Amino acid sequence: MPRSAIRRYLRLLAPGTQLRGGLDRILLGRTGALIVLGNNARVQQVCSGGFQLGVDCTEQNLRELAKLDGAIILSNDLTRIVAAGVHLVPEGDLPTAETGTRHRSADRTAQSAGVPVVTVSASMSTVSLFLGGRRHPVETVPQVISRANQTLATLSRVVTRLTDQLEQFSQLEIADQVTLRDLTHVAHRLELTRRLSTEMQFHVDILGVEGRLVSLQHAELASSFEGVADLLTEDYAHNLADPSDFDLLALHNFTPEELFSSGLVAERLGFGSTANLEQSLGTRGVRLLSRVGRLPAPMVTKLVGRYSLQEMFGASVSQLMEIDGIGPRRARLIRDALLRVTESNGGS
Ligand SMILES: Nc1ncnc2c1ncn2[C@@H]1O[C@H](COP(=O)(O)OP(=O)(O)OP(=O)(O)O)[C@@H](O)[C@H]1O
Repeated sequence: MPRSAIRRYLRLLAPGTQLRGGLDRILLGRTGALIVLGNNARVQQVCSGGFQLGVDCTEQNLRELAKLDGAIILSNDLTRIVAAGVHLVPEGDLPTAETGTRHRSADRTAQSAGVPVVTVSASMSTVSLFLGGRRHPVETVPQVISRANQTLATLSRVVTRLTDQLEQFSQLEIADQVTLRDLTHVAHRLELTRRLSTEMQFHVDILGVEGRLVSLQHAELASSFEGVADLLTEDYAHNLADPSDFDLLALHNFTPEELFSSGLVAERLGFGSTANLEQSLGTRGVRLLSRVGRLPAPMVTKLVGRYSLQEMFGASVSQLMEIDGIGPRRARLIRDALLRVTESNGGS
């Protein structure tokens, strides 16, 4: 069962949804529940008895119907309660490690009908999601918040290291000393940061309405590296014979071990398996000008279209004014931006 499917269902169980509200009420009432999240011909095959309903799936209805002995069946969009008090009779030879009858039935129903099944354990006060032959705990809000805070703290450290690394990289760019190895190091760190940020976003999603605060903190951290991948592509793709081969997204499915290999990262970025990691790379300077120099994108496009980064550093105001659409005021703005770039990186 793909991780994305499990995550999708955990999001549907996020605080703020009627379903989660109902599960919380059932937990408080200590009655327990067995809820099938979807209805199809295979679900019907394992259903026996019960009451056909067709009422809205509200917190209150779920709580009341969970008092009946048996399972609750929801519609596929989870907005309606199709039936309650249903006895589930899945095939008895499907493998399950569960011992209690509620949890065994949930596991086997999920396997045989191909839909997720949620249980609330009356004896253990836990909520579980069964899907694809596995049980996934549905954590409480304090548990997820604690995990989210740990992830935020790690992400904050990782973002600081990425920022430091990008600053060093900027210095190399200004001095025209970037090698392929340097680029792979930045790509590696950026990918690690992106992965942690995705993990953090998952915590935010499953926290639903309870995740507002951590969501704000996450957004602030993420804004510091958002767009960097695109800027690196703009700056370095031209080093390849075919710039469209430059692909930072290709690192998404690398294992952590593969990410640590500069050679493999260089190959995935499009430089080939025999690339010399010490080869020099040229930057177009888009990241430096827009991020560090804070120049608007259209001006950056004009500049990099006309001059190399090194030429820009040496250009006078009148030379900058030779570019179409750049008058004396803009030319001075650009000079100031170029000064900011060199000063912020301790360059000359
Ligand atoms: N096949 C089934 N179909 C519908 N409901 C079931 C089924 N099996 C168990 N249940 C429901 O689960 C309730 C609890 O059963 P049991 O205590 O054996 O399960 P359990 O897995 O130990 O759950 P808990 O942790 O809540 O005690 C039953 O009273 C019944 O309402």
